[in-house]
Amino acid sequence: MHTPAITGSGIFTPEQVITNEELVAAFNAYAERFNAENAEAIASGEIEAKGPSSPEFIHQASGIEQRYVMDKTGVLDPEVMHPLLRERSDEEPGIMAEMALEACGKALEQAGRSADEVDLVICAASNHERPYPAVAIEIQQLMGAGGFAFDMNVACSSATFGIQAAADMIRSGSVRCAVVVNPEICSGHLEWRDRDCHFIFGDVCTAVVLERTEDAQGAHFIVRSTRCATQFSNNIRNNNGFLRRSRPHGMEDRRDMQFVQEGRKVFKEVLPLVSKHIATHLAEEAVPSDNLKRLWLHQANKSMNDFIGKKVLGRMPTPKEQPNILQDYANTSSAGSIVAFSKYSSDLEPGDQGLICSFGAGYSVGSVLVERA
Ligand SMILES: CC(C)(COP(=O)(O)OP(=O)(O)OC[C@H]1O[C@@H](n2cnc3c(N)ncnc32)[C@H](O)[C@@H]1OP(=O)(O)O)[C@@H](O)C(=O)NCCC(=O)NCCSC(=O)CC(=O)O
Repeated sequence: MHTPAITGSGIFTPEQVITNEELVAAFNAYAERFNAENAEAIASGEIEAKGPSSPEFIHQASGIEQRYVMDKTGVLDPEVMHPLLRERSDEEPGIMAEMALEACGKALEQAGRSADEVDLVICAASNHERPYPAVAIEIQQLMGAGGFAFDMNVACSSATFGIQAAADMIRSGSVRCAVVVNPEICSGHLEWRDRDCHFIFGDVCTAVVLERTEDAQGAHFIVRSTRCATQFSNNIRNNNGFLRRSRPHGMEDRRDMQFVQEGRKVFKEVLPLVSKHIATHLAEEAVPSDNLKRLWLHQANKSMNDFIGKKVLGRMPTPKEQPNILQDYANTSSAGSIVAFSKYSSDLEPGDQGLICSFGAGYSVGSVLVERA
């Protein structure tokens, strides 16, 4: 048995930013237009008028100030309201693979490894741009990695579940150097025409390198243990899928073919699930919560993170103990906790312990207990 370690991490951040103010201006223009076009049906009570959004609501409800996206022109055009991405030929690298290459390159550089030393690539994300061939295999080929590669989807918990899968393969000896990469184009599955959620998501790609501890070239984090849990819920759902055209109304512009959530229910049900999951994980590892120097939590909502941090530590965590990146990136699904880890982990001292924890659709919860070597 080998002990796995995270030896490198990297982030690809898209160049384009949408501030709350820009987002709200576009949404409100869209809503006004919608209300004018449907004035009669609204007056007769057939359909509901669309209310305006506001930057103040967004910041107060979520803590989000801006988000990075792969394309802002379509999102901010009241006549489009979704990203506009260039169609690529089958011979060109896909957009997810392209984002992944930059994040993987940075992670491998930090680990002091070259791509040909990698023998496992897991592309773990909430959405993949096609069912097959696997995006992970495309990344493997473009990187020049060996071994094997596969795609995984556990929504917001894809990264932590991917880390558990890679760590287990390193423990057993079947893999020596793994990359878990999380290209999240959340702008593609967000319904930008719905004010209840139009502010929630952003795009990013993260990657981590996992190796045997004894192979680590420099500063690294020993993976002490991982825990994954799931519990079925319809409260975060997306009905888009390959059977869409086979269904009578499948091809219509339907709200349920994008991200849909019962935000308040998610808030109420996921908080106890996550708090208990972390408490159990720590108890089973005999790690008192006081020993945790850092919590890198899923980045969906600031008050949710404040609540979990308080529950885990028994007091309000300081911003240093529980760094948030959601004000800049918004919710980037599975990549959020890894962005926080990648940006805010290098200052930890040898022996310091911390916990990466993701949670979201499924429901799914994944935690990774790490220790600075
Ligand atoms: C979505 C929320 C930010 C919403 O905040 P609240 O619950 O405070 O707000 P709410 O939706 O009840 O709305 C309160 C009132 O404000 C109105 N309202 C809604 N949106 C508005 C907007 N943009 N501007 C102004 N007003 C708005 C509503 O109509 C309502 O009015 P009235 O009071 O008149 O009715 C929150 O519930 C939340 O974060 N929940 C958890 C979300 C989460 O973590 N989801 C996981 C995402 S999935 C994920 O992370 C990825 C994955 O798994 O892949």
